[in-house]
Amino acid sequence: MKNESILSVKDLSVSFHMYEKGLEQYDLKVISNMTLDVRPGEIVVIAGSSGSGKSLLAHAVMGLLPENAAISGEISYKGKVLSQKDKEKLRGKEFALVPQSVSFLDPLIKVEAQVRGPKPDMAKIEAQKEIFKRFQLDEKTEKLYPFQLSGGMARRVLVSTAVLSGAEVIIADEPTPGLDLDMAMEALKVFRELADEGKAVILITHDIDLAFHMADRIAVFYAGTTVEMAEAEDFRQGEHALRHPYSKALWRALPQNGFEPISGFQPYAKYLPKGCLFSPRCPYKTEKCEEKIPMREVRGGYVRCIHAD
Ligand SMILES: Nc1ncnc2c1ncn2[C@@H]1O[C@H](COP(=O)(O)OP(=O)(O)OP(=O)(O)O)[C@@H](O)[C@H]1O
Ligand code: NI
Repeated sequence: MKNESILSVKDLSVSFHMYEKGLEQYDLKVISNMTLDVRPGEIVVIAGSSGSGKSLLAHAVMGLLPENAAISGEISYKGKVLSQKDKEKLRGKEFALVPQSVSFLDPLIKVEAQVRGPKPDMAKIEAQKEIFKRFQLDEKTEKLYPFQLSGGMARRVLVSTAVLSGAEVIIADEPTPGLDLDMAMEALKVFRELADEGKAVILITHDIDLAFHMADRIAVFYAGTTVEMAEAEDFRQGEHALRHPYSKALWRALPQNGFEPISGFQPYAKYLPKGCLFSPRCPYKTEKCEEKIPMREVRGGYVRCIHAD
């Protein structure tokens, strides 16, 4: 059973219908052929630069995309393909999101009511007090409104809310900014414990440095698609164990590996190259890279590159 995914995303594409100057209309495809899966008991870290589609993936799973978004592909939970209605039913119950923006907190509801949810029993209240202690939020915090919280406190309240929800799948979208190192480590420890209890955790973070020690697998996103799914162990092993040129470049950009910046820019969705989205920056580019590049298995991981071996 351990190897079966609880949540899987296949060939997900997301486009926004855009209105420019009120006249020109076009569809902007920001996510294409994205794949991801997570199993009970594991943490999958999503790494990728700003604009690579990490938050949109989280919103697509939660059914939180805006009105002008069109979605194709499949998002399945426990083997069943989810409709928008299904996602709305699961959200806050079996699916929990730690949103990237602290403005997701309801401004009119006191912290204690947000974190505990409606009609909390004694066990829930005790669990809330316990997690607040871990996150160094004192009792007074319970009675505050969101606007009275600092950014770091709001972040810890959001993480606490997801933990207490009892959800089977937790997606944490950048849960650590604004937290000092101790608190960031504590948050990651909490996610590890959730996974060890059998929950499935997707952790979106720029702090791959911190995160890949806690992670089981890592998904690397680039320009709205998945370029690699690897065991976190491969990241710990080093560049040679990774498969995609972009994942290797990410690895080399880590402080302890030389801080080598990646030259060039991630393409904007409106001007994507043909075929491999990384090809304009890739030293291995050949003519074949302009064709459609499928995800394929290489050394036990998955990679979207024809040159990887
Ligand atoms: N409502 C929207 N309308 C049009 N484009 C959008 C919309 N929301 C997001 N995008 C675009 O989709 C792309 C992916 O955005 P997303 O927020 O998922 O990135 P991200 O990987 O989470 O980045 P970050 O690390 O900065 O949080 C970006 O290019 C963004 O500009
Ligand atoms: Ni984001």
